[in-house]
Amino acid sequence: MEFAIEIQDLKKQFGDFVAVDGISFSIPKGKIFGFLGPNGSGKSTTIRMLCGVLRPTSGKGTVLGLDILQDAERIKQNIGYMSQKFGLYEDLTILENLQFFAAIYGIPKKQLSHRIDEILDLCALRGRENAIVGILSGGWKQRVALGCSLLHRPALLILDEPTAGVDPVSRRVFWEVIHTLSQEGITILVTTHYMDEAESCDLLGFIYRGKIITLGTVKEIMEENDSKSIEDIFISYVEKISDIKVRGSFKDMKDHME
Ligand SMILES: Nc1ncnc2c1ncn2[C@@H]1O[C@H](COP(=O)(O)OP(=O)(O)OP(=O)(O)O)[C@@H](O)[C@H]1O
Repeated sequence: MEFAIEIQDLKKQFGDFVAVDGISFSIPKGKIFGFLGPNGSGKSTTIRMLCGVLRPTSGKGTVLGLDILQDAERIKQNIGYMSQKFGLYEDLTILENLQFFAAIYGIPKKQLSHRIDEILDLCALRGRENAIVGILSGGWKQRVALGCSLLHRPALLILDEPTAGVDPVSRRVFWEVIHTLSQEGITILVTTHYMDEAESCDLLGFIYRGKIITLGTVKEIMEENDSKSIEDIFISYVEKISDIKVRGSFKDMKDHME
């Protein structure tokens, strides 16, 4: 099996604080990997190491066959990355934004109109090419941002909470695009706090306090834990490890308010 990402014992320490504590996983090419975990558990730090923008304290790994320690620059050029805070130009149209980012990626003029055409269809942007981005809804903006991150045809796409704050219909359209990309052979690593999104991933990895707590398909994780709720399973892990009663605290809060 060929892997788009393979990491072994990856660790990142900021001073005395260990943000990522020796994690290992492999993502086969073309799969959608849901990287889940509560706030502050180490997802973004891991992603920054995979993208070649943060040097690990220790451990090793490859991204698209490139060494994360030796080939950080080439990794940056070969992956697509999108976060919630993607910097679109609000005063420009959808088309102008795509043209602008295509120029940054150095896409040759000859290929430009064909490539932009593909993106308009792929990201469901057709028909509003000339709309100013500033007036678009959150869902449309996210799809424009996704389109910009795909212009250079990356084989790996990393999405950091791409649908945070987006309405349910737009989230569904966004995920249809993600599944189309995966069918075309693009590997996707995505973080999300929405469990319906998590359940549509091929593989899940749950990280807590810098450690991978569980890895596997949705079916495997459900069978292993004898539960049909991924959310309940993750909450149980957090309770077990931290001694915090998550469900109890909701109840306490409610009782307190009544
Ligand atoms: N540059 C840094 N210096 C010190 N601590 C950091 C630094 N970057 C991240 N951290 C800490 O590392 C921990 C993990 O942060 P990280 O951003 O990776 O979590 P996350 O899982 O992505 O959280 P979220 O879901 O909120 O984005 C946090 O406690 C954070 O404060």
